[in-house]
Amino acid sequence: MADIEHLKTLLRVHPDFPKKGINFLDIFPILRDPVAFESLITHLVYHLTSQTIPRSSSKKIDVIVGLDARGFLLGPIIAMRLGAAFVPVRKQGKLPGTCVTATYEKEYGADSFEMQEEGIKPGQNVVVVDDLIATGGSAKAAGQLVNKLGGNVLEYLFVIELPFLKGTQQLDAPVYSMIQADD
Ligand SMILES: O=P(O)(O)OC[C@H]1O[C@H](OP(=O)(O)OP(=O)(O)O)[C@H](O)[C@@H]1O
Ligand SMILES: Nc1ncnc2[nH]cnc12
Repeated sequence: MADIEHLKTLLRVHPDFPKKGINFLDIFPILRDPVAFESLITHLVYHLTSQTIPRSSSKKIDVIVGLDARGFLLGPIIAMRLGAAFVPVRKQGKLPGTCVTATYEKEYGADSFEMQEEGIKPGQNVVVVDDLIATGGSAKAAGQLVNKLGGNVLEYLFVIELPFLKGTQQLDAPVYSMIQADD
């Protein structure tokens, strides 16, 4: 099981990136450390499969949705370990075929997300995965795309939460974040 305090020590803060006034929290040092990365993934998978979570024990997770781009580093591994599908949410203009679109604001700008219409079937149970929640704008938009396709968001799952930005208040399903970063 992950030593959360140890993982926290690996995170790096980059002041004024990508804009002045933003303290950018970098998860890549965790991915550079194979033992730390393995324990991170094991912790997240255990969280999703543990019988101590009534929601997880009663409803099968059909789809892991990962957010462009850092959610792609976690989502497919988690999906494979669960035996679930992986579906990407991408920045606009990157996905072929018919897509649904949602525009949103995040901590350092505005953007649009897309998901392929065939990615989720009505009634499927979905967990939305990303590295970090700041204002919650990105995750909220991803949830809207899932809902547009008739999917059911069981949970939003993050490695890092910035609690002072209150992003979790934007979301309409339970939220789990491993690490709460100070402001
Ligand atoms: O809670 P919010 O304020 O919406 O911010 C969180 C989002 O911002 C970052 O992604 P970014 O758009 O920078 O994309 P990247 O992963 O491609 O760097 C991060 O990975 C989240 O997806
Ligand atoms: N402060 C931050 N650090 C890393 N990624 C982010 N995405 C939005 N805000 C961020």
